[in-house]
Amino acid sequence: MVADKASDSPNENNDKLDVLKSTQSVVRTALDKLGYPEEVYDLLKEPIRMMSVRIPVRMDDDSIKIFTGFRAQHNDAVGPTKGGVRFHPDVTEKEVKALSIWMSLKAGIVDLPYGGGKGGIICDPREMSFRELEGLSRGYVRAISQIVGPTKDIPAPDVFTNPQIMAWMMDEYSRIDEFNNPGFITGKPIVLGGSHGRESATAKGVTICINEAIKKKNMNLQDARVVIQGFGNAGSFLAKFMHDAGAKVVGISDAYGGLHDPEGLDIDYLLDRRDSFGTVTKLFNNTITNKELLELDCDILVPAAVENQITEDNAHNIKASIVVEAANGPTTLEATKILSERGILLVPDVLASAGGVTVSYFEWVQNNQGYYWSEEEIEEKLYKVMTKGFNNVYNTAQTRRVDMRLAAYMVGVRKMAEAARFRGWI
Ligand SMILES: NC(=O)C1=CN([C@@H]2O[C@H](COP(=O)(O)OP(=O)(O)OC[C@H]3O[C@@H](n4cnc5c(N)ncnc54)[C@H](O)[C@@H]3O)[C@@H](O)[C@H]2O)C=CC1
Ligand SMILES: O=C(O)CCC(=O)C(=O)O
Repeated sequence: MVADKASDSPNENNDKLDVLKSTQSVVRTALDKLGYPEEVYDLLKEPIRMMSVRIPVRMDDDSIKIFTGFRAQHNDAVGPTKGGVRFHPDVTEKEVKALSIWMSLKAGIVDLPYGGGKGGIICDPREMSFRELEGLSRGYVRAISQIVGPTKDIPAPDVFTNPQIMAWMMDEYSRIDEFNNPGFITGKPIVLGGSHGRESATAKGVTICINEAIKKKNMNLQDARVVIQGFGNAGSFLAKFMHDAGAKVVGISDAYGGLHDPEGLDIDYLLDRRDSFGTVTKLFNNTITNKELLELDCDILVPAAVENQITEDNAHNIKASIVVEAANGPTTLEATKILSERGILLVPDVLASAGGVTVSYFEWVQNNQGYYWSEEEIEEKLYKVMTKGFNNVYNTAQTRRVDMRLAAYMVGVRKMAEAARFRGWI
């Protein structure tokens, strides 16, 4: 986490890095701008349901370890809630709540029939065996089984979770439900009802946003130098797409550090050497820090790892003219203001990273109808959805003279507020 200025009080620092508080403040401004009354904010500022669970897992040394997990369901006025499950040591209740609000906003921006949900377990899967991870995944599903389901709340992958974990979770839910239920979860392996294109969907969506942003800036992707923080699902596929499109990927990183080559990194080699948690820099000696990586000379910067990476401390040093947030919550509100004032085009998380949930929606639709689409069909549908979402947000920013984050919240919040109003909730 990047430290705040020494002159700020500890409380002020905590507030600036409090992703729930900052999300709530933008939701409030968006609703004010749209003319909604206070009770709409009161409804939307917190999830309608938040479950905290304790999950006992028998570890390989035969001890029992108790893990804490959460599932937040932000708002189900539009439809069932939907969103990923994160396995990470830094998971907190507040973070999961904020992540669920972001999922509602994403669904609104790309017009999916969902509200937002999100889950998380405090754990470090990098230090757990395959068998322990299976026990944890199944235990989590048993613990939350009453509030999830294909028409209630549909989980998916997020940081440090993957198709194998989705498969265990689907299997556990199907046993509880006594019914083979692929629509319970998305991001599954293809053989279990997964969708073509889901694994690369987040990066595909980010790529579409980069292409749209490049047009607005009259730049050319072939000449662009790209820096990507995070080399997991979102970051590594994106590096490949950028490299294949002729851009020069000059920097990448993982949780342990970054790699920099102004002439362009050998992306195929790095992809080949990365592990399943998106770690690759441990193989090299000449690494840089994540802080240094964000300030590298480049045209496009993509944070694709964790929250609060671009703050008021480093926003003035960002060299890129386009910042596209593949990660959820990588930029604080103070930094958003600085980047916008500097004329940097910031494509916010709730828009840029919506490709993942969009293809998850396609997966759920395919599971429900029992008829499956080709990779080309998925790509074509994703392209339409993402370009429409991008242009809605961009045009709102232009016409309402607000920054792209506020514009995205204005677009994202409207459908859920209207649905709640029609239902007679507010
Ligand atoms: N997987 C998906 O479908 C979606 C992911 N996202 C967001 O994209 C971001 C990355 O997610 P994934 O690629 O799925 O995760 P992942 O688990 O596949 O990869 C995470 C990457 O971030 C790195 N990382 C972890 N902690 C870090 C730290 N403190 N500093 C720097 N790097 C760190 C890891 O080493 C790894 O390279 C997250 O914010 C996630 O919420 C957003 C939408 C969908
Ligand atoms: O694919 C999904 O349903 C959710 C993806 C997700 O968790 C996210 O967009 O942050």
